[in-house]
Parts: sequence; C-alpha cells; structure tokens
Amino acid sequence: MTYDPKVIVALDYAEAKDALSFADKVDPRFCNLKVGKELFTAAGPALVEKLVNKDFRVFLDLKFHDIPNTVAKACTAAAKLGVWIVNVHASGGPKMMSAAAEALSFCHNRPKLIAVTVLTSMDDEELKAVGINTTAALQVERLAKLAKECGLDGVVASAREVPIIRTFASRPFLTVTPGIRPAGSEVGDQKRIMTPGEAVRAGSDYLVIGRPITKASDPLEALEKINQEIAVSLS
Ligand SMILES: O=c1ccn([C@@H]2O[C@H](COP(=O)(O)O)[C@@H](O)[C@H]2O)c(=O)[nH]1
Repeated sequence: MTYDPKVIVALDYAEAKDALSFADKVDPRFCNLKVGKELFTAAGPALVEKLVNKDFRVFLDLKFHDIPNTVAKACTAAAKLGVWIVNVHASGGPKMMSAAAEALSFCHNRPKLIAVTVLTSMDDEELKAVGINTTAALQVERLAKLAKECGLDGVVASAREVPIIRTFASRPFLTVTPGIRPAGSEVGDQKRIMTPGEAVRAGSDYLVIGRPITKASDPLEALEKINQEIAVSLS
C-alpha cells in the first residue's frame, strides 16, 4: 500500500534536536515534514538529509526570491539533498521561475517545484501597503497562472483560493496550503485561514500545519485529530 499523507508538519523549531525528537515519534505514513527558514538557518543541510534518510517526504520551504541564475543554482543545491518539494516566490517573475524549472529538469530525483503566490499572513490591506492594488484572491490567481505557464508543479496559496486555482489548473498541478487552523485554535499571524476539513473539501492537496501541532500540549494527539478530521471530510 502506498501512503500519501495530506499533512505537512512545519518543523518551525530553533534547534535540530527538537525537530529530530518530533520526527522520531511520528511515522512517515501519517505526515510529511517541512523545513523552513528558522530551522534550516540553525541546522543546515545535514538536518534535512537526516529527515530524508528517515523516509520522510521533506518540503524545503526556503522560498527562493532572487535573480534567475541564483535561484536556479539554489534549486539545484536543494535537489541534491533529496527533498520532495522546493519553492520560489512567484513574484520573482517568469524568467526566474522558468530558470528554476529548467535547472531542476536536469536533476536526478527532481523535486517538485512550487511557487508561493501571496503569503497566507497577508490580506488585501497589507497587499495595498506594498503597492498591490488588487485583492489577495485575484493576485493569487494571476501568480498561479504565471507559475503554471512557467512549467511549475504547483503553488502555495491559502485553501480559500484553491477553488479559483482549480478553474484553470487541474491535478496534478499541486495546491499546498498553509494558514490551516483547527476550529478553536489560535490564529496568530495568519490571515487567510481554513480548518483542515474545509481545506480538503475545497480541494487542497497538502495542508501545511505548524503551531497547531508543534505547540500543542500533545503534538501527536493533535496530528492524529487533524488526520481524523481530514479522513472524515474525504469520506
Ligand atoms: O504563504 C505561506 C507560506 C508559507 N507558510 C509557512 O507555513 C508554516 C505555517 O505555520 P503555522 O504555525 O501553521 O502558521 C510556516 O512555516 C510558514 O513559514 C505560511 O504560513 N504561509
């Protein structure tokens, strides 16, 4: 039997030991793992390789955003770690996204390449503050279309925008959605949120979930509850 867990746990820890301790307690059949900027800056590629060697699918969430040559080379370096997904910011533009896609096409065990559209911590007002005078939903649509045209494998967006993305990008184009908050949990800095059940019903492929799991008094129980909610919503 092949397993395709929908949850990607964001290992936003300050030290490798905390990430490894979490990984030692969970089974790769029931969640994927994400290494982001905090953990990668603290623990580096060695930690990523350790998680890959424990048979987890690892999303290396470094959101590259730079000139095309630099991003292409960074993606190639990420591919060498054996990760499952790498990402770039779609707002880096079509030349940058195409350069990244082309560089990865030459890699052995090519990871999936996805583009961040609009951060789930941003709402329409915050977009306006950075000079983008449209709604988050329209900006996501625009950037997701661009990512698809550039040959990327999918996008990061909030689950709220998945139905819009699905109007022009059917599977296997991936929708990876942070901003997931189980009912009653703290929202924190996220703005465009959905519950796990709502996200899968909206058609999200993978749900990125950090604090509602890692900061729970019993992280394993929190993960199990979320997996149950997803299973019920899919049945
Ligand atoms: O638009 C985005 C892109 C990435 N993230 C990352 O996902 C997790 C979410 O963690 P929570 O604790 O569940 O809020 C975090 O690592 C972010 O860097 C995102 O939230 N939004």
